[in-house]
Amino acid sequence: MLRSATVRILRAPATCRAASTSRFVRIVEVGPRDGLQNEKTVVSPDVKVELINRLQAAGLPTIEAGSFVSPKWVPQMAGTDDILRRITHSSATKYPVLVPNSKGLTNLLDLLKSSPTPLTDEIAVFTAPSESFSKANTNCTVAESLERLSHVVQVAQDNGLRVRGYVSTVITCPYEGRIEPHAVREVAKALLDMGCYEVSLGDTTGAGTPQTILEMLNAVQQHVDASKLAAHWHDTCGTAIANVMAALSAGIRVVDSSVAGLGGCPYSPGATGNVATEDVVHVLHGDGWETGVDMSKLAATGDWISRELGRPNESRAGRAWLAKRARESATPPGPRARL
Ligand SMILES: CC(C)(COP(=O)([O-])OP(=O)([O-])OC[C@H]1O[C@@H](n2cnc3c(N)ncnc32)[C@H](O)[C@@H]1OP(=O)([O-])[O-])[C@@H](O)C(=O)NCCC(=O)NCCSC(=O)C[C@@](C)(O)CC(=O)[O-]
Repeated sequence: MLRSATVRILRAPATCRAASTSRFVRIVEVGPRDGLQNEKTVVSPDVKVELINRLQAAGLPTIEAGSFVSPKWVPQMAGTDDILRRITHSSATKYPVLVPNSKGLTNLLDLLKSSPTPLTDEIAVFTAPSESFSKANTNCTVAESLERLSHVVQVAQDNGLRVRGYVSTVITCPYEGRIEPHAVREVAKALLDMGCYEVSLGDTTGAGTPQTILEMLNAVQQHVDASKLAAHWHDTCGTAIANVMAALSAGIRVVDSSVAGLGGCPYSPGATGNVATEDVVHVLHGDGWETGVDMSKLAATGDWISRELGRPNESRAGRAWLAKRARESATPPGPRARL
């Protein structure tokens, strides 16, 4: 009985079954942005730069480097221009930054024009199907937000930037409760229609379960192909890894995550960090997926940043990996080690 129920819950609805047979999953590391934007204290630029450099060395193909939002709204993200200038850029890595409006885009474009070397070629814009969340997060209605973003996307593209879109509160809103899946679909479609190359679906509150995630994806995928979608799950209720697997079963091959499970959203009270990158890499590699990420370097980075911030490392896989490594290096070579 229990077994058949489990199978029923985890099976993707027919309309959202795998669009891709590739075994590669692209991980978008959002720790330096989504993670650090919610820290109580402003993290020093040196630590931010080292975090991004370490994540790049661990093989993360995309690292969200920060935000060009108003420093009055999110002071933790002030100085992203300095971070972009100081990190060690790798041509194999993308360093998108979050941009909420024309002012943020102008600031970014001024920086890019004044820099002798390329700093980033990608931005991310964000909105939500919930009126209350839109107001709390960006001080405008959903319709105003889409109008504002369509201008931002146009100008960004005219200046050679790729644009990724985010839809927040895809399962529940902290102020309005349950969000209808068709409302998520409409906003995701609007972002793609205005020129975003991909839309990341954010379970901002972390209330999703495999079943509610698949219901939402089923509705979205009636109009949007899985190849245009990414999974951005917060782990408030401990369901994020199960939800990652549900997204994979629906054909999604891009997962956003945060090293050591850093983060939360300043305008989603009670929500915790994103699913930990180490947990995602552990489950993906264990199940035969490829990510290009070096688990040893990643786990060490999660440990390092947790110590720097004086917070617990929220990644169980990261902690287990480090503990195993510590046991192995403490065990003297002998007959048992050779077995
Ligand atoms: C959108 C605004 C700016 C509107 O905020 P507003 O107060 O309505 O803006 P305004 O246009 O009235 O301007 C007010 C002041 O802010 C300045 N200003 C205005 N814009 C900028 C800017 N870009 N950069 C720097 N300064 C800016 C502007 O120049 C002015 O300065 P003043 O004249 O008072 O000195 C504000 O609401 C905002 O910055 N919101 C961002 C909130 C945020 O960053 N939230 C977290 C990111 S979203 C998220 O985490 C969810 C996600 C993506 O991870 C997915 C998920 O998990 O759900």
